[in-house]
Formats: sequence, C-alpha cells, structure tokens
Amino acid sequence: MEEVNQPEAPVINIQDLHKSFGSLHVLRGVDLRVEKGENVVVLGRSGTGKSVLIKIIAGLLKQDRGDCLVLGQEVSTLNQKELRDLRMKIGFSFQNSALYDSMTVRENLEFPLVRNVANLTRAEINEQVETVLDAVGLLQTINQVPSELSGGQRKRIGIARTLILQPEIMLYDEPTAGLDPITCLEINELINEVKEKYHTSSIIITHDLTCARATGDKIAMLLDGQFLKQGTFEEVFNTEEERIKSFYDYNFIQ
Ligand SMILES: Nc1ncnc2c1ncn2[C@@H]1O[C@H](COP(=O)(O)OP(=O)(O)OP(=O)(O)O)[C@@H](O)[C@H]1O
Repeated sequence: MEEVNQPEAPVINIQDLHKSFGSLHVLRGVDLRVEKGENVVVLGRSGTGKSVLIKIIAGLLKQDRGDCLVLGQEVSTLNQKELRDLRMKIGFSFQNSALYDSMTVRENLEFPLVRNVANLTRAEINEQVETVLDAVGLLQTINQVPSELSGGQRKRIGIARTLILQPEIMLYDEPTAGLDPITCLEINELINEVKEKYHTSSIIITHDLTCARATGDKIAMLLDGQFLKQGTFEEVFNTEEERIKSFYDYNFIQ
C-alpha cells in the first residue's frame, strides 16, 4: 500500500478564542498554531492579554468561546486529574524564577523530581540533576544557594528546574525581563539550545524585540485582542501597518 505522509498535528492549536472579564473583552478571536519543535513568540503591549492566553493554555482560566487544543486535548473540558497530567508535560518559566532561597541548587532541582516521579534511586536523581544543570551550563553552582547567584544564573536554574521533568512544551513568560543586555543574549541562546536538546515546542511571551528575533521561528503580534500578524520576524515587521510600526519604534532593538 502506498504510504501517505500525514502532516503532524500541531502541539497547540487555538481557534477563535474569546475571553472577557465583565465588560472587558480581552481576547477577541485569537488563532494560534504551535507546531512540534517550534518557538513561537507572542509580542504585545502590556495588558493586551498575553498572560490570559497562557493561563487558558495551562487550564488556569477557561475561555468563553473558541477552541484551545493542547497536545490534542481541549483544555477546558479536562478534569482535575487530566489537567494535572497535561501540566506535567508543560514547563513554566515565570518572570521570578521563584527558587527556594533556603535550598541549594541541587535541592531546588531535586524538589520537582521527588514530588512528581515515583521510585527514583538516589543515583538516578543525582544523574538527572547533574545532566540538566550541565545543559544550562551551571554544573559548578550545584552546592550554592540562590542568593549567591546572579539574576541570569537564577533564571537558568529556574529553566533547569522546569526541564528536569522533560516537558514537551515550554511556556516562557518574559524570559529576559530585568536582565542586562549581555545576559539577555545568553538567555536567548539558552532558549534555542533547550529547543535543540529537549525537542520542546515553546511559547515565549516578551516585549523584547531582540529576544523575539533571536528565538522566534514565528512571531505573533497581539493587538486589540487578536493576532494582527503572524510570521517570521521580517514578515511581521516589514509592514506599513501603523500599530506594528509604532510597537517596533518604541521598543529598543540591538
Ligand atoms: N482574573 C482576572 N480578572 C479580571 N481581569 C483580568 C483577570 N486577568 C486579567 N485581567 C485583565 O485582562 C487584561 C489583560 O491582562 P494580561 O495579564 O493578560 O496582560 P498582559 O498582556 O500579560 O500584560 P503584561 O505584559 O503587563 O503582563 C488586563 O486588563 C487585566 O486587568
């Protein structure tokens, strides 16, 4: 029989998504596809609904209308157990990496493993902690506590802590916020390395156009509750659309 190459289903497939809070219509028909192994950057001004979108993807909020399929499942219809299982496949990298200050880097990384994966031996835990720390280039910090690390290092450890559960999807919320320009470039590189090494599909929320250009296979520009334009960085910004031009002009790019 002739073999037919089926196109792979998108990892995230959002169609005509709407969400209001009272009279505030935040998401007004959002469409977004994230393909396997793709980094999608969501750009948009403050308050445009980027976090609301991420929360719907993670099942923390429910849409009023439209579809939000993650790994083939409509998130809004999942029960608590199904949601927990789905969230195990999603790594969240939030703005404040929220490491435990009283724990060493090793203990911070062991924590999600011990809590979520049953019957690991001490040797397996050590191996997984060391592998993921090596992947973010910080094996030497294993016995340090977060207060001894720089902001960029803490961000990397936060990403390592997420990677240790081997997520299929990574959600990065403002990964370069509050970091100096050189450290931002290092975090951009790390996001790309994570994609290569862990074969993750990612959504990266940012205002940082340097980050968007460096990490985004696809850029989606959220304006007035909809994605005004999606495409490569050049496709999105090579435009006469005033709202996109002014976003570009007001955001510093290196
Ligand atoms: N649970 C909620 N209840 C009521 N309003 C909400 C809720 N969550 C978000 N909003 C409103 O929705 C709008 C979009 O918020 P959101 O946090 O998604 O913005 P954002 O694009 O992530 O902004 P920023 O870049 O500043 O983080 C805001 O006006 C916010 O006040």
